[in-house]
Amino acid sequence: MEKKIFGKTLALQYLICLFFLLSQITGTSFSPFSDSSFSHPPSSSPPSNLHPSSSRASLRRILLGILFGSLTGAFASIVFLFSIRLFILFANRTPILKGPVIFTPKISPKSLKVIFPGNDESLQMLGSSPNGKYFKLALNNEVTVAVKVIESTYSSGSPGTNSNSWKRKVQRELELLAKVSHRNVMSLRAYVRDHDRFSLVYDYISIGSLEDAMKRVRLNRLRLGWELRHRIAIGMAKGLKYLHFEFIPRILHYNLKPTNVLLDEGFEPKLGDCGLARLVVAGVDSSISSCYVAPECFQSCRYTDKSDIYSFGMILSMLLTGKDPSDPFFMEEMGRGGLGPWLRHLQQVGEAREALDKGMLGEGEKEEEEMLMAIRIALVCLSDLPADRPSSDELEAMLTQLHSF
Ligand SMILES: Nc1ncnc2c1ncn2[C@@H]1O[C@H](COP(=O)(O)OP(=O)(O)OP(=O)(O)O)[C@@H](O)[C@H]1O
Repeated sequence: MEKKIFGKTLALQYLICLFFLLSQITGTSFSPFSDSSFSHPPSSSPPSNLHPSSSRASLRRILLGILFGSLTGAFASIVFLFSIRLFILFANRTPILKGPVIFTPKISPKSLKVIFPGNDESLQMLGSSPNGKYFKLALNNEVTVAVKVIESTYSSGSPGTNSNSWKRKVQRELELLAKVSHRNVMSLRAYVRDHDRFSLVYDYISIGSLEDAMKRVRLNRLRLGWELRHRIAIGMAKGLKYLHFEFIPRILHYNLKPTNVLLDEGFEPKLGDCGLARLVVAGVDSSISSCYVAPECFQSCRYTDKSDIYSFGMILSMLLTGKDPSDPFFMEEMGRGGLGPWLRHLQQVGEAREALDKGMLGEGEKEEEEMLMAIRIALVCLSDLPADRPSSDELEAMLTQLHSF
């Protein structure tokens, strides 16, 4: 459309020039640039009797006319195009919505009233971080949901442009996230905006997160064998593949860690909080401190799909070893350099078996072989160079094929 407009303006510009030229040749005053001292009265000096100096002067006038005409035309075109672009941008601006936006018939707008600020005390908190809080909430019609509350840091100041552009940005992102539909990704069911606070409604998952499950495993309150851990890893890789390659536009997770992987009754994983860290001003800074963040995010603040793969590698290492990367076992003074370097060292000296979670050992030779292969996959995901890490579709294939070795 802009091309058409540009074409039309160019044509207009040339018409102006042509008109100006003709007016100069015929001696008609057309432009503000042709003042009376420049123009010759047509009757008093016919062109045939022109002195060479006066014909040079008229040639100069014509050239000046062309130059000014072109400049005016070009300037007018730029101003015109710029105003059209501004108008289009303004017309397409996302309106800031009021009231709940619901994407499922299971939830009624009335039942979401309890989410409004001031009621936080009465809600059961599931988790909290600088990026926001998670609450458990039973709605009127007995549907239980998990509500993530995120707030703009602009809220402390007067509600200005920054705050409004943040709200529009969040709204656009949430409309996109509501379209996400995959068994391994949490679906956004509704959201409510109140001033600078967004409450995001998801299904409540009774088992909780992978972090919750692994804590119970470490306390011997839950047994999670290799088959289930393998299934969790495959499900996560499928979720990432969907976000990176199947959903348009691609979504990067930005904050993949065990607290953001929810497990349903069948231990099928669902990636939660997809893309949210990018929306919260504290998001990137607060997740930087996490052991699950790829090194390039500290060094160059560059986040790609391969950064999500690094986080996946950390989670897979955690599943295989049963160890929490923030465990004092990996403190600097212990000289192990973190979960990744420790695992790599054992792999290089041929003692990778030592790293496996003791709770999974003794499941059979075939299973142990698979676990050792999975350690190699985790280590490729933890490569320092993003280019050396597999993509999520390669990762899914590698993990699914483990059974066939
Ligand atoms: N849909 C859900 N159903 C049940 N429990 C949930 C759900 N979503 C989150 N949780 C609980 O909330 C916890 C995570 O809380 P939260 O996201 O605030 O912490 P975090 O992941 O460390 O922070 P952040 O993702 O903001 O960096 C999970 O470990 C889980 O126990």
